[in-house]
Amino acid sequence: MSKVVYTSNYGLYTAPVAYWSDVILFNMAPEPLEPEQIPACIRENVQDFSEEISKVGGLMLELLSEALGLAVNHLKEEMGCAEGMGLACNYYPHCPQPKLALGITHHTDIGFITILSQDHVGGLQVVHRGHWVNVPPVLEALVVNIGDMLQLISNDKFKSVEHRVIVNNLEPRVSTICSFGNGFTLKSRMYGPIKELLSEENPPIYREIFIEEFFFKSYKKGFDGNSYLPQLKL
Ligand SMILES: O=C(O)CCC(=O)C(=O)O
Ligand SMILES: [Fe+2]
Repeated sequence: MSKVVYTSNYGLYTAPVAYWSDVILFNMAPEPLEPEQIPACIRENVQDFSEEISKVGGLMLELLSEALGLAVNHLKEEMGCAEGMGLACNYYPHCPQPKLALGITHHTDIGFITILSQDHVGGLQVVHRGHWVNVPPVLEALVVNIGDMLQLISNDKFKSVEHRVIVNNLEPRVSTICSFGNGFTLKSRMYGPIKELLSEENPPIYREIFIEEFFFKSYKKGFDGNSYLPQLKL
């Protein structure tokens, strides 16, 4: 996979509604990105931001390990959840017909966790009790989403969050997402429910799968609001 990806109106001819966004994505890890591959005007910001947000991601994974009753470094070190990191900068232009487009359609993130920062405009929504609910921007706050891979290895202790972005006809919106765990850039490895979490009362819900296969099948299926996880149910 290319280390720097530009996309615009992703899925224009295949998605049920137009994607109203321009995206630049940097695959920062596990292979380092040569600085020349980052546009000069944002190079320093991308490097600094990704360094700092990686620390936040590592800390989140430590807290999540503890929340699962595992050793503090289990998710980060044993499971390699912080090894692959992608940084996407999303720009959602103002849209003349916001009812006919979405910034990004109903989906769950595929990796382990995503850390998201958004500007003041708003537009991010999550499914809560069967309804779309706004996630209003809070100054200097980060949003942390659980992804499908974490749902898989935690054996449903953590659930990936269904979300989407709506657009508006007043002003453009900017967000940055930092996703940990990318099956296209990580080296091949099998993932399934963490053995330490399983018992007679808590049998595995899912079968194991290679991370690259999980990513490939999740992308191939498209962002239709359903994760690939049900296909792995035992
Ligand atoms: O822009 C946002 O707030 C979310 C973007 C998103 O969900 C994604 O890129 O996966
Ligand atoms: Fe997302």
